[in-house]
Amino acid sequence: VQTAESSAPQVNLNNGNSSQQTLYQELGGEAGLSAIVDGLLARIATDPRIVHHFQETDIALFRERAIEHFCLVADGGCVYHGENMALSHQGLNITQADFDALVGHLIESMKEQHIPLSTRNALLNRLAPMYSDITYH
Ligand code: HEM
Repeated sequence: VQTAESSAPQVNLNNGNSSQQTLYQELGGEAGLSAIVDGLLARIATDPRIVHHFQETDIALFRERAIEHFCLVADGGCVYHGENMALSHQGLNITQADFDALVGHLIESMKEQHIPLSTRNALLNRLAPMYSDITYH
């Protein structure tokens, strides 16, 4: 015996905004974050405003720590092996302009990886409260 399909047409409400993805997944997971950090590093390396801050830095190690840190911040569940933001930026005399320059590079790097505006802003919102730990001390 065949039964007629009598219920209302199904509407798929899960059109992106209501997905259960973590921010980490929206950023492309490990591969996506690695590409974002590589793009960030490439931009820092050619920016005379801020590159001097990284003269003494082991860039390979910084790259790993930055990926882990973004992963943690984006609910990716990574273990972060670095120092907290206050300690790791202590004595670097990072100004508001330095901070804005780096964040600008992060935005451009995310754009290059085709990360949508809402996802970019979600990450920036989580980084913004770190401002006072990173600058001027
Ligand atoms: C949202 C902004 C920022 C975030 C999330 C961030 C994150 C990090 C992380 C995770 C580390 C690794 C710490 C460790 O290995 O223990 C680090 C180190 C470092 N950061 Fe930042 N940072 C930010 C802004 C800046 C800015 C604006 C500058 C300078 C222009 C800067 C300069 C440095 C330097 C030079 C190091 C390496 C210090 C060393 O060699 O030990 N950071 N940062």
